[in-house]
Amino acid sequence: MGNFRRVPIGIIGASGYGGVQLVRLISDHPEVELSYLGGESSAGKSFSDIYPHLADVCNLQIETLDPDIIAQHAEIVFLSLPNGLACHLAPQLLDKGCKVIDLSADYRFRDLSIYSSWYGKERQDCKTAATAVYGLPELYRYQITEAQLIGCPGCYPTASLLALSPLLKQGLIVPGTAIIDAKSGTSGGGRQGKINILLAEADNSLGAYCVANHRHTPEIEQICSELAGHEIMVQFVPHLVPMVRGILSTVYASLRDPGLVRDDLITIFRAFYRNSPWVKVCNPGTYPQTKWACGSNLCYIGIEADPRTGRIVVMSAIDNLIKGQAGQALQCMNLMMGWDETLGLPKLGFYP
Ligand SMILES: NC(=O)C1=CN([C@@H]2O[C@H](COP(=O)(O)OP(=O)(O)OC[C@H]3O[C@@H](n4cnc5c(N)ncnc54)[C@H](OP(=O)(O)O)[C@@H]3O)[C@@H](O)[C@H]2O)C=CC1
Ligand SMILES: CC(=O)N[C@@H](CCC(=O)OP(=O)(O)O)C(=O)O
Repeated sequence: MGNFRRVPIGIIGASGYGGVQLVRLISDHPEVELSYLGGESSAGKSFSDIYPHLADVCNLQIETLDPDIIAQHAEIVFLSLPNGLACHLAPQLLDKGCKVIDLSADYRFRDLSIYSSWYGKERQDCKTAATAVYGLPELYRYQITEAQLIGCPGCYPTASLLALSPLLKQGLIVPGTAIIDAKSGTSGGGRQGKINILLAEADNSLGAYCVANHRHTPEIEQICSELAGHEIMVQFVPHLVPMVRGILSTVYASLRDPGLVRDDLITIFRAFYRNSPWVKVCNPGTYPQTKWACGSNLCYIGIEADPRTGRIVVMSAIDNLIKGQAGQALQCMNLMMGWDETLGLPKLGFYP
């Protein structure tokens, strides 16, 4: 036998939905092992006290946060915390030699003044933030392989950007015409409950929220502008749907060339994602459902062109907790470590 050693992993925010998904995915990954769990109100409890069904998978105790102790135990640290906490922890962990993968919004923005105005928090860690790479591998694969710090995208931006990127990169749509109509399951709101995600509020109901002012708007616009090479604005409208997991993002935009037909557009999308194993572009006339992606790290994209209006409609379906969060974070880890980006990640949805 050789001296095979699994890379030790820390998860901060282990008791939350992102944390529990990370525990599940890491326990199935052949190159890593869980070595440290951190939290606040859950500190002092065993992970299996919070999630008894995972008692055979993880019995680590959740610890209060001490960067020295975290760095002694873990080489890669996932921060799965509410916004505004990672920016205090990541600089210290990076100084101690850890690779850091942040699931919150703290390291998603190139321009921290945009973060501060949308998230209401001032930032002192500009130098650290300047080293962060936006963790969407389908767009920034090479930069992720070189990075020590990843700012993983939000769940809505993941679905929406995968639908929009080929159009913007190839200049196929009229600037300013993109409308994103997105629907999310309630787990997108996290485990630390809010009133709108209570069963009694969300069940048997469907509604929009944060219309024209959701904080994922500037995140989507930042990446769209980078792809297009000029400033892009989008109309983003999120909705809460009575389901637990999944996001369907439907993007409408006017084609520069209204003569482009669906099959040409499908060919363009397939070429754009030819090296992206987690993106599946559907056959003509097939439109994705969130259920297909549920439990997997896949993003399914369906495309239609309407010759009457000259618009393209792109539908993008993901599992918000996997490709929209924990799975994408592991995909980034694989790239940072020089591993195959599909390693240890779920390839098949639960279906039905
Ligand atoms: N849910 C989703 O679909 C997605 C979420 N995200 C982002 O991922 C991050 C985590 O989200 P999610 O898992 O849903 O959130 P949850 O509300 O489910 O979990 C939050 C976690 O943060 C911990 N925590 C809260 N405050 C502190 C603190 N002061 N110190 C240490 N730990 C603390 C909690 O630990 P404890 O119980 O010990 O207090 C808990 O483990 C968020 O930034 C979210 O925006 C990104 C993409 C998708
Ligand atoms: C259904 C639901 O409530 N979804 C969340 C999205 C969570 C997320 O990914 O947001 P950040 O990581 O940017 O905080 C919301 O709309 O706030």
